[in-house]
Amino acid sequence: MKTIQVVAALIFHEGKLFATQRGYGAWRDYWEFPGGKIEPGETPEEALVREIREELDTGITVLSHVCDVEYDYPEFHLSMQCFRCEITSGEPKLLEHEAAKWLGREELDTVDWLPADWNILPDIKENWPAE
Ligand SMILES: Nc1nc2c([nH]c(=O)n2[C@H]2C[C@H](O)[C@@H](COP(=O)(O)OP(=O)(O)OP(=O)(O)O)O2)c(=O)[nH]1
Repeated sequence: MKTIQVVAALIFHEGKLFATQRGYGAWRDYWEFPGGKIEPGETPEEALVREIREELDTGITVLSHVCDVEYDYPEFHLSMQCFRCEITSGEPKLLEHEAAKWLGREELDTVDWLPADWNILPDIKENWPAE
């Protein structure tokens, strides 16, 4: 099966985590962390900075690696790396997503995540930054 390499941004601000709702494609309306596929020649961090600029028109700093997930979708194998990030310029604008929410630690399971993402919620809770 084909593997796709994806990076996702865990953007924290004032104790909350930014989640976005997919606006198109097979998994439309499901929730995810902004990000996308790594392109040839990019580091994961470079891919994340590019994707967040494209999707949210926002500058970020990638702070640290938090967790990875491997997941078999019917059409491909997902290999996703998640990084804690902070916004360094601009307010997020939804250029590709249909909605976004800032979720508190205890609200993480209140949205319909993409299937792979349920597996990383415990890691994210464990690594929730102290305010
Ligand atoms: N960005 C992101 N993608 C995720 C998450 N969880 C998860 O399973 N994925 C999957 C969905 C997509 O198949 C893939 C990300 O690729 P992408 O955002 O470029 O999605 P896409 O295939 O619609 O993009 P494209 O080919 O149209 O450019 O990873 C997540 O939390 N964030």
